[in-house]
Order: sequence, then structure tokens, then C-alpha cells
Amino acid sequence: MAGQTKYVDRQIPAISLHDFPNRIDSITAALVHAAENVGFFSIVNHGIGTADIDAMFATSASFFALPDATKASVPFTTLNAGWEKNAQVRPSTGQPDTKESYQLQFGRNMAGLWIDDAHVPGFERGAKAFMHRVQQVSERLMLCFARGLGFPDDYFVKVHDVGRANSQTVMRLLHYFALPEVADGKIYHRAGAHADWSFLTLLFQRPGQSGLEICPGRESVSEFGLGDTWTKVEPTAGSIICNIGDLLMSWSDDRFKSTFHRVKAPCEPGDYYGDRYSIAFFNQPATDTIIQGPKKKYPVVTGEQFTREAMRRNFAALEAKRAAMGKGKEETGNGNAIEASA
Ligand SMILES: O=C(O)CCC(=O)C(=O)O
Ligand SMILES: [Fe+2]
Repeated sequence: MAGQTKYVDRQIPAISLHDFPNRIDSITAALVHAAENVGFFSIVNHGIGTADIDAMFATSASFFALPDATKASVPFTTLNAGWEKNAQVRPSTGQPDTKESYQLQFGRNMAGLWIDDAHVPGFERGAKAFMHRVQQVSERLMLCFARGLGFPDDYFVKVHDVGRANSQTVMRLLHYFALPEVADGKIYHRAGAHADWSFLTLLFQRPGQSGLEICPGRESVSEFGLGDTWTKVEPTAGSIICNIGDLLMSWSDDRFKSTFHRVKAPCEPGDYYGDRYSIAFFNQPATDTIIQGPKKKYPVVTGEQFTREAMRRNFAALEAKRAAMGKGKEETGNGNAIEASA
């Protein structure tokens, strides 16, 4: 690894959603301030209990404990659904993240991609119930961001309706593999530096499983935040870490900041080397959504175009490998077909 990472403490605001209906304006002010500055904040008193969060993590661990050949029965597709392993090449690193993840959606993109009850009893039912709870929290945040930008209150909520077949919202279960504490000459990335392409991301982490780091101020730093000064975001029980994605950044004419972040591969004293589980919920507008900010800074794009472009940037290597193997784009493959060569 290159020299020591530079760290600085930055304030990541904690915003409470208690008594939401009576506090919308003050919550909006706090969210807008966080969105315009650090781009990250934590949400507390959001109404999802720690027992429910723990149960979802337990379900996630049961899925990842299955043999790869079984997980390959629900393989990743270019519609951003299904299981992948070592297949996401971040533009910042050019190397696959050392992780596996299972993308779950609400709509038709998920057809045939739910792991069978025979492998993880109650998986689909439990995951969907949890996804709807996280969606409810997301909708409160969307109301505030719409109000903050001068849109009608229901503007973002309507286009992120997860009841529609063309919904693109994703809950991503993540498992970063334990890594060797003694350097073995290989370079690992847990999640290479990136900004999310989502509208808004809500992230659940496990206390003790550190690694998330942020690097705000994307205009003033080097491309991809490389060599820059990072801030650790330590997991705390029950809170949800939220960040603005590229989509909300462009939809707000760059007023709200989509911040670089990463899950650092452990390499320095104090880093966490064990298995790391997290759950990220990416709000994505339905495919036919017309996206443009109030000041029309950027040309109109549809929700479908936005996702397609982001997938191309992040999974080009996977696509190339599939093409070389003569596989169709959406065709489901075996375990090997969905692993990028590392
Ligand atoms: O696993 C985490 O804590 C963060 C994951 C993340 O940033 C992502 O998947 O976009
Ligand atoms: Fe991310």
C-alpha cells in the first residue's frame, strides 16, 4: 500500500425523524444543510427497530453462507438485480471489489431472482417487508428534499413508487470477505472510492465492522478522491447512514453534493480485517421518469438512461467477459460466468 492514509474529523450530522409530521420544516432545513455541505448524514428515530435490522442481517448472512453454486441460481443481471461476486470494477481502481452482493428489487427486474425458500426459509417475504420499511423512511426524506428544492412535496415520492413494475429501487446485501492480516502481495479493494449513482442511499452497518470512509468536496479534490483526506464513518447501532447520490446531485443542479466514499481495504493498524456485512438501499426513480433540475443545468435524461449508463461504467468488465463467453446480455449464467477475472 502507498503511504499512510490522511484522516481528518468532519462533522456528519445526526438528524432525528421523531414527531415527523410536526417537524417537517426543521427536518428539511437540517437535511438541506447536510446535503449542501458534507453530503452524508445519519438518521436516528426513523422507526425501524434494531431487532428488525438484526433480523435482516441474519437473513443476509444465511444467504451468503450458501455455496456459490446455489447463489449462482439467482445471478446478477444488467438490470441491477441478483448475486455477483468480485464483479464490480470501480472506475477509481480498475480492479474488482473483493466482495459479494445480492441486489433485490421490488418490480419486474427481480423476476426469477429471489432465492428459493428451500435454501433460505422466508427470504423473499422477510426481505420485502424490510424493504418496505426502508422505503417509508426514504419517502420522508424525499418529501423534505422536494420541499427544500421548491418542488411539490410528493414530486420525488411519486417517481420512486416501488409499487410500479418498472421500479428500479434496489436493496443491496453486501458481504466483504475477511482479508489476510499479513500482507500477501495482493492488492484488495473492499469498495473502491466512488460516488453512488442513486438518488439517495440509506446504509445499515454493523457495530464493530468498520471501514466506511468519506471524502467530501468533489470539486476541490483529485479525481476519485485518490490520495485525499478521509473521514471514518463508524457504525453505530440503529442509525442509518444516508448520502446524496449522483442523481439527486444533478436533479438539484449540483446544489446537493454526491460525496466520494469507500470501504477501505484494511492495511493499517486499527483497521478491521474480519468479514463485513452491510445493507445499502438505493432509491432509484422508475424507468420512465423525466429527470431535470429546477434550473435545467443538465439535459433531460430518463430514469432508464441514467441506470444504464451507471451500469456500463461499473460492470463493463463483466459484460465483456460474458460477451466473450457468447452469453446473451440478460441470460443467466453459472457461477463462473458472473465472476470477473481478478
Ligand atoms: O458497505 C458499505 O458500507 C458501503 C457500500 C457502498 O458504498 C455501496 O455499495 O455503494
Ligand atoms: Fe456507495
